[in-house]
Amino acid sequence: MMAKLFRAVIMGPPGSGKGTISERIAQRFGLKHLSSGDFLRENIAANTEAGVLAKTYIERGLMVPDHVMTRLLLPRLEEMTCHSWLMDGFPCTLAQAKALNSTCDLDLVISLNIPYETLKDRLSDRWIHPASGRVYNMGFNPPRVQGRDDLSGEPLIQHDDDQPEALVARLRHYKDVAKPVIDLYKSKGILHMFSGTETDRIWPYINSLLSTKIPSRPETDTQHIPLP
Ligand SMILES: Nc1ncnc2c1ncn2[C@@H]1O[C@H](COP(=O)(O)OP(=O)(O)OP(=O)(O)O)[C@@H](O)[C@H]1O
Ligand SMILES: Nc1nc2c(ncn2[C@H]2C[C@H](O)[C@@H](COP(=O)(O)OP(=O)(O)O)O2)c(=O)[nH]1
Repeated sequence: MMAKLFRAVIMGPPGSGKGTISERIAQRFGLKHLSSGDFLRENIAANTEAGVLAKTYIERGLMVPDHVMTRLLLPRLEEMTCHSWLMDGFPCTLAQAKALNSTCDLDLVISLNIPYETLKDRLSDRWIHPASGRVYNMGFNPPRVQGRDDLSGEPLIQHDDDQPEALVARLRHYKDVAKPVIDLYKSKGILHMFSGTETDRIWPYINSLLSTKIPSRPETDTQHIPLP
């Protein structure tokens, strides 16, 4: 177990590589990768009250209201008193950030700044295994068998809102809601912004930054994403 607990958040527009980079961080530094999307999918699958409510928003391509998100996530974070973690997908509004603030002190926030054209290309090529949330990209990290999830063999799908027509609106919405959150973390002195078009080029900078803050753990056979 690490001497000091470490709590971090990763932010960025849809397709910026939050999930991909979170997995790398989790593998290298042994942080628990928490994902708001995964929490929501678990709750939907388990038919919890919050899950049933959240589903009505997600199905319409809408963000889940802040009070539902905080009711769902904060108790889970409070339970994790002896874990270091990295949260992906939460907070994404100022209200969520303030609620998180009242629960724990963050050590670091990573914000990914990726050009629109890059996001558009990546997302139009993004394939998802709906049950697990596993993400593939036909060029960058293709599944072993085309159209099939590596672990379950089940079919992969594409989200309509990953297509260019819907993406412009999603990105505009992200910019509007994320700006005050980014400003908040900047004012606290914990924001680190990374810009670029390729995850493999951004990753060494994130790796270096985190290496100054937490010890990396030995690489294991279980990792499935190559770490450059
Ligand atoms: N912090 C949040 N606040 C509100 N709604 C959220 C939040 N996180 C996730 N959601 C809802 O859950 C859905 C699935 O989230 P998830 O992060 O898996 O995928 P996503 O929409 O493809 O996002 P991204 O493209 O950034 O990975 C979102 O589209 C949104 O409706
Ligand atoms: N071509 C290319 N694709 C990339 C790169 N980094 C991540 N991807 C892919 C993986 C996914 O299919 C898609 C979006 O990545 P993601 O990790 O799901 O992003 P996010 O929505 O969690 O922020 O882009 C990258 O550097 N190049």
